[in-house]
Amino acid sequence: MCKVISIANQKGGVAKTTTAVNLGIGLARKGNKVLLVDTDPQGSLTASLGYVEPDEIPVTLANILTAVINEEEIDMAAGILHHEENIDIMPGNIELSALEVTMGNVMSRELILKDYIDMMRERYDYILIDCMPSLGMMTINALVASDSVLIPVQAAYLPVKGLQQLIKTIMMVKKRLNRKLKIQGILLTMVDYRTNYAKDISSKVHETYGSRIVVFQNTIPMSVKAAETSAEGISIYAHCPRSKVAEAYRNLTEEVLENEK
Ligand SMILES: Nc1ncnc2c1ncn2[C@@H]1O[C@H](COP(=O)(O)OP(=O)(O)OP(=O)(O)O)[C@@H](O)[C@H]1O
Repeated sequence: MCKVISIANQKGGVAKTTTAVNLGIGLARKGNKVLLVDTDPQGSLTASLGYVEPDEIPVTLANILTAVINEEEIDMAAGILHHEENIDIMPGNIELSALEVTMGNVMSRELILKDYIDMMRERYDYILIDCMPSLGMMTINALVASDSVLIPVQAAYLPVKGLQQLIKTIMMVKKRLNRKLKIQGILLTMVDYRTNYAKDISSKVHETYGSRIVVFQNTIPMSVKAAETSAEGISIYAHCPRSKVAEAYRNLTEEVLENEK
């Protein structure tokens, strides 16, 4: 049975895309069929997998969702790109910005992405949705289309504070639009283990949310190697397999698989 996981946080730059790519490829390396969906108009996921000019890709998620809105028939292979590390990508680009405005005016506007994702479930073991840094209509669509949501949080004070708003939104979606939605867990990213500050943040997250929400045991260390991968269009496993950050994403993949059981 396919599992659909949104990677969401309205705060920008917390490693949503880096986590979507490396968890996605991590799951593929474990023998799963994986689709990564880029719902961010910045197209960072698309670009970080080697499609450096997302705005020049002829068919993207914006075209597919427009077809859903217009009730046109959708070819399941349309727009899908195949990456050398054995994952499929539904690319996103700037056209998603205009689409998000259009979405606001159509009937059942929260269910548009779900229509597409539900159709794709039969082809994949995992579909990961990389969300944009906002709690707008596209992120609501991602939450409605998902079975669970993974929340990357940068180990710093402000992003931790922003979590309350995100959790409120997730609970609202769960109550009104998607009763099955679960929080997969909070993932601490870009952790600088040399500082006490990072340790304080980690205990604060456990203290505030740990009784209600899974906080992943594995955390992702701050490392320039993680940042380099997006320029190369490959995962951390291909770029620097022995690095601490590759090990951290491998362990996270195991933890996600374990939690699914
Ligand atoms: N573990 C890490 N250590 C150091 N830098 C990292 C790490 N993970 C990601 N980065 C870098 O931090 C920046 C933000 O990461 P990323 O794009 O994954 O975040 P995001 O939450 O998807 O951003 P946005 O909200 O803009 O979509 C990127 O330049 C990325 O290469």
